[in-house]
Amino acid sequence: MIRSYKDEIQSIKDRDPAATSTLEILTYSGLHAVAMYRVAHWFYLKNLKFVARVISQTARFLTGIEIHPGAKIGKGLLIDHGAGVVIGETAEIGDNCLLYQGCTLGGTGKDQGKRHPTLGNNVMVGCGAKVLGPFKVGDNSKIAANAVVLESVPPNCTAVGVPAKVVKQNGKRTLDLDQVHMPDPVSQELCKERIELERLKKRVEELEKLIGQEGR
Ligand SMILES: CC(=O)SCCNC(=O)CCNC(=O)[C@H](O)C(C)(C)COP(=O)(O)OP(=O)(O)OC[C@H]1O[C@@H](n2cnc3c(N)ncnc32)[C@H](O)[C@@H]1OP(=O)(O)O
Ligand SMILES: N[C@@H](CO)C(=O)O
Repeated sequence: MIRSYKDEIQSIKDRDPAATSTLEILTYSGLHAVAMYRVAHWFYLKNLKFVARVISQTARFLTGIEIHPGAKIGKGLLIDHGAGVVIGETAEIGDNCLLYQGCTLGGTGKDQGKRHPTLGNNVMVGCGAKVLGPFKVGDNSKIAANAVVLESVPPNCTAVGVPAKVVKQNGKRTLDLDQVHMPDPVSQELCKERIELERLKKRVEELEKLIGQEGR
């Protein structure tokens, strides 16, 4: 546990330009949340799930970061700023990952068992991003701020938008992003509903005609 703590401090030194000293890093809420998670996870593995939950909820109260004690987290995790980060029970995080404030490693509500994502090593999840479902985000990939990722992301990629698309792989662009004419999922859904309504209206008219003819 002390080894992990040292790895996390080193990881912050390596990756956060705002960190100026170890003393300053010791104030980071992300560091406290991960340290408390490691204790909670130990109790979880001993099947002391209630104790584990009390620790994780205390960590949430103190840091604003909620990590389920059942999640599996590798070494060197940096949760920068932290507020609003939520990590679900069956989430797995590889080594040296970086999560920013407000991101969620969650489920869609449609899966049973493994419900949350698996991040490879050295993955970055930007602020406000939601990664939802039991799929994998490959090593060294980046999830853009505010993206909503609903399917697996290969290694060395950048995924952007809602729903997220891979726009870069191995440093090369894979998709031209039209930031102005991004598809609007709400209006697409409304459009589908309108087409369905038209179809049903026509069908009702046909049936009314048929009933009228039979009545005569
Ligand atoms: C206080 C604080 O600072 S807290 C820290 C907050 N910071 C974060 O959360 C970091 C999140 N980082 C990002 O979102 C970055 O933009 C990254 C990681 C996606 C950049 O990754 P890169 O691989 O370097 O991608 P790159 O910058 O080349 O962008 C690729 C395309 O995605 C677009 N893009 C980048 N970020 C976003 C985003 N969040 N949402 C929508 N589009 C985006 C770019 O405009 C670019 O589009 P274009 O090709 O049409 O020009
Ligand atoms: N801590 C990071 C993001 O806020 C930086 O200072 O760039």
